[in-house]
Amino acid sequence: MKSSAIAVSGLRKAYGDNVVLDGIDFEVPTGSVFSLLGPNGAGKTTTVHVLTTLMRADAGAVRVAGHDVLTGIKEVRAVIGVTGQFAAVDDLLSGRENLRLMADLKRVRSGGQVVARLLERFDLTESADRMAATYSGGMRRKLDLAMTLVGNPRIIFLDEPTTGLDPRSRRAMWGIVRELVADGTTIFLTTQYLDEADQLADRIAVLDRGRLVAQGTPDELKRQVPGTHVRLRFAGLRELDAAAGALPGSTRDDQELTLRVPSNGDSTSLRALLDKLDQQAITAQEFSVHTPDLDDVFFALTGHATHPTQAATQDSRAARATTEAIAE
Ligand SMILES: Nc1ncnc2c1ncn2[C@@H]1O[C@H](COP(=O)(O)OP(=O)(O)OP(=O)(O)O)[C@@H](O)[C@H]1O
Repeated sequence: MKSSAIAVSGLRKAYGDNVVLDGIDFEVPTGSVFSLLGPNGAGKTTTVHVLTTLMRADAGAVRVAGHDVLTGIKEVRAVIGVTGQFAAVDDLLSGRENLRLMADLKRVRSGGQVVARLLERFDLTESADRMAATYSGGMRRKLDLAMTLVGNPRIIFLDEPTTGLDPRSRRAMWGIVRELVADGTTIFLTTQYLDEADQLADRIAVLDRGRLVAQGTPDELKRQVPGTHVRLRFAGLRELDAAAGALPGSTRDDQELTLRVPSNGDSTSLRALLDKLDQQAITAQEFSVHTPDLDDVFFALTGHATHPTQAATQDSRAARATTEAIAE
């Protein structure tokens, strides 16, 4: 069995009356990616701060690389790298200077070569001598992560590394995380994005109101959540009956006059579905594609929304999906 890079038990942290972590337990095997998934304000950053010795917990035991975070602060700091939501990048220095400063702070040998290799790996060589203030959001995140990698930390904490990034930069960041894992690095990743945790994590823990409400592999978690489906609403029971007959495997709701049809949501399967309705001359009053996201995971696992505006968000998402489907 692999050893634990991180072991947490009974972790508790409150800010005054606000209990942010109410006794959480988890272990992260060495060389794996563990994702802490939760909405805004769930306590993800607080967890990272405790695990990285930046903050003391009120109770509980935390070991990182076998060292207690209270008594082994120096040892823990020597083996970890932390990339935060608020980049440690100094705007007034160039990318190269930022990296060089980090290499000097960590007393890395052959700092110049290490910096040059990191610039190349992160595709930052061309902009290396420009002030970081001129970098785009994606470039800053890359530089931030490159700075974290100076000194080859074996355990890396990535706190919402892709929040605010465009899809291309997100994918580039995912690629880098995968490379790190292939090298045997342990990654602790916090995210608000279900797809990110799904793409990267060996195990996911879902944080809700101070507790971990679920832990498992992405597949185990997704099995608890309704998959991608098409939702159809009909004018009356007659149409609903006919559609349910024409679309085996669907689930009906007689009160709402809706039918939920499992579908991967791509244009071919949507066209096939509409063709089947057409062949029987059945008209749906409403048609929307629903892809599971963090809200769905939360709803399925906790029975409540991530935030009060969930209903509105889902409506707008459904409307967007409908528009996209129609545009196909
Ligand atoms: N220093 C602090 N003093 C008081 N309350 C705090 C402090 N830091 C965080 N909080 C509160 O603790 C809760 C959890 O915050 P935290 O930043 O850990 O959440 P998060 O899951 O990382 O959220 P986000 O996704 O928005 O970054 C929030 O309600 C926040 O307002």
